[in-house]
Amino acid sequence: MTLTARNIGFCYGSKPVLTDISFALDSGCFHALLGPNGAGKSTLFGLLTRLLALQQGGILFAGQSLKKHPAEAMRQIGVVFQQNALDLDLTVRQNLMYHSALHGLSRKQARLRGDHELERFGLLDRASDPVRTLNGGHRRRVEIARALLHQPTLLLLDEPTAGLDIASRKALNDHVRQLCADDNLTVLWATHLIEEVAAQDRVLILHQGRLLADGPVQELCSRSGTTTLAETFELLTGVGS
Ligand SMILES: Nc1ncnc2c1ncn2[C@@H]1O[C@H](COP(=O)(O)OP(=O)(O)OP(=O)(O)O)[C@@H](O)[C@H]1O
Repeated sequence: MTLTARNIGFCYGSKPVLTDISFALDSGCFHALLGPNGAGKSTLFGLLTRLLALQQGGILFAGQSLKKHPAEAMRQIGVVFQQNALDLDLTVRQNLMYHSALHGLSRKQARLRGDHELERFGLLDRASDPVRTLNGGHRRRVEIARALLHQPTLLLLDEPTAGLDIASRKALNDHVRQLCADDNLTVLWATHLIEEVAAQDRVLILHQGRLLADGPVQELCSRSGTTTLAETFELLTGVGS
């Protein structure tokens, strides 16, 4: 087990946005956090990454409180936020080198780690190109490569396919699944798109700040007497997929 959330609650001012959220991620598994716009996915990511201060409940990483041991936990976590956060005027490699430096890697290590990740993403030949010249799908790949430089065991991705076309969305989703399998990486992938969830995934359904279901796709379908995740989702949330 890697990350455990216990009874998380969060309000913006007086507006409750997350209520009593509890779940545990399984090591080496791909988890889809599925919820419509405004469900609270980004807020939950903000809490898991300590961008937002926890108001209620607790978050444990490898059994230790994220609040009490933030540095140890953050060393194990890689994050890809919803908004693109690369410097468009720097080259792909410069972006990676800068991020590696923030993690305390030497220049040599940074170059090796960066090139290794770029190779896995099929982007080594673009290393010297400014990020601005890359298409949206390739920019997202660079962001994921960057999130993996310090070799985290948990990768959090907040709607990483936002703004991409269907083919690029599928390629990115397939790629992260491959990483998950190759590196025994634990993945939490937030999305509002049911087609990004695969039959073998564990899915957490978030709606209006509440976790309505959590489990393997098959299990959720049989629990709700449906045959597809889309039907289960609609039944639970009242929102058509
Ligand atoms: N800084 C903020 N101040 C006040 N309300 C906010 C703030 N950020 C988000 N909200 C509200 O909190 C709720 C949850 O938003 P959040 O962005 O976490 O959801 P989401 O599932 O990530 O949605 P999306 O897919 O649209 O990003 C929404 O009603 C949103 O309007």
